[in-house]
Amino acid sequence: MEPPKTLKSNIVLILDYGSQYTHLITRRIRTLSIFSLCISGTSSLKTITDLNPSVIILSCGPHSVHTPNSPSFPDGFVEYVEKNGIFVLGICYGLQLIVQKLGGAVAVGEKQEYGKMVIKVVKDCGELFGGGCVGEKHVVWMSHGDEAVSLPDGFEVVTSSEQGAVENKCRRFYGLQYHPEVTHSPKGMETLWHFLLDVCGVEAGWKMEDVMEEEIKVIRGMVGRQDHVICALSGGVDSTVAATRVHKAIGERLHCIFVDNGLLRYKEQKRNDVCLISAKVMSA
Ligand SMILES: Nc1ncnc2c1ncn2[C@@H]1O[C@H](COP(=O)(O)OP(=O)(O)OP(=O)(O)O)[C@@H](O)[C@H]1O
Repeated sequence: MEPPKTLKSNIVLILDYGSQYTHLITRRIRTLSIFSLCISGTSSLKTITDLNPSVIILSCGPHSVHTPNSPSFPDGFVEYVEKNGIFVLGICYGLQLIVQKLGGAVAVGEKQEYGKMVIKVVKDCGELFGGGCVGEKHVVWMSHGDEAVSLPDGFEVVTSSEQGAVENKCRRFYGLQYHPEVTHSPKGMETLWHFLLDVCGVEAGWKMEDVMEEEIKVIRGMVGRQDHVICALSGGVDSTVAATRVHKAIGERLHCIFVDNGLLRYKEQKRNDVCLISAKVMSA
């Protein structure tokens, strides 16, 4: 069956199942100049479809697919991705979700794997590692308790160590049991890059600066041409970033107020004086 070719966007959507690495996956993909966005793994189908992603990554997480109410993608997800030709990559727990939901079986592993492992590419036809890679060995970082014991129809194991990587290229479902996003998997970024660009056809070219430009446009639209804005500025990361963005958008029409509430840390106001030159200081 030839998969549909109806990809419309360049968004890589990460569905978060609670791993400490999920935001790292999002960030690493952004460093490849590809826009990625992380939302809850239990988001509704409408939230997902509204974002119109071309690739969806199911993240890792601390759960077992066997635990009652363990998080999963919404009903209708598989039909939606297949109908729209969206590529799906499951990482660790994400792989186990794919296997379980598509008719395979996941069980508690005989031995739980944590740490450095070596996988070997065994399928030349596999897409995840490209052609001509058979025999290549990759050092990877594993962290999992469950493992896939039987794969859904049409899936192939593309690396040895059984738990390394699986794929069903007709249905556009792929899975990595290890963590490609961590530096302990030295070729992990290469694999992600190859997967997103060569397999999924995502175009790189997104820049962080583009987000800033967009934000500035939004802020200018919200404030209008003449209105002024007051910002409560603590000197912490959140309000400082917000103030910097608004200042870039509307300049002197932003008025920052720093409140000396009497409970500040030693010399905190003095320190803030240095960075918050334009803030008015009020004592409370
Ligand atoms: N001393 C202060 N003067 C002015 N505004 C403050 C002050 N303390 C807190 N605020 C405002 O309240 C918001 C929430 O404060 P909170 O202490 O919860 O810090 P936060 O959420 O970590 O934000 P930040 O990183 O900006 O400190 C701040 O972002 C800031 O807008």
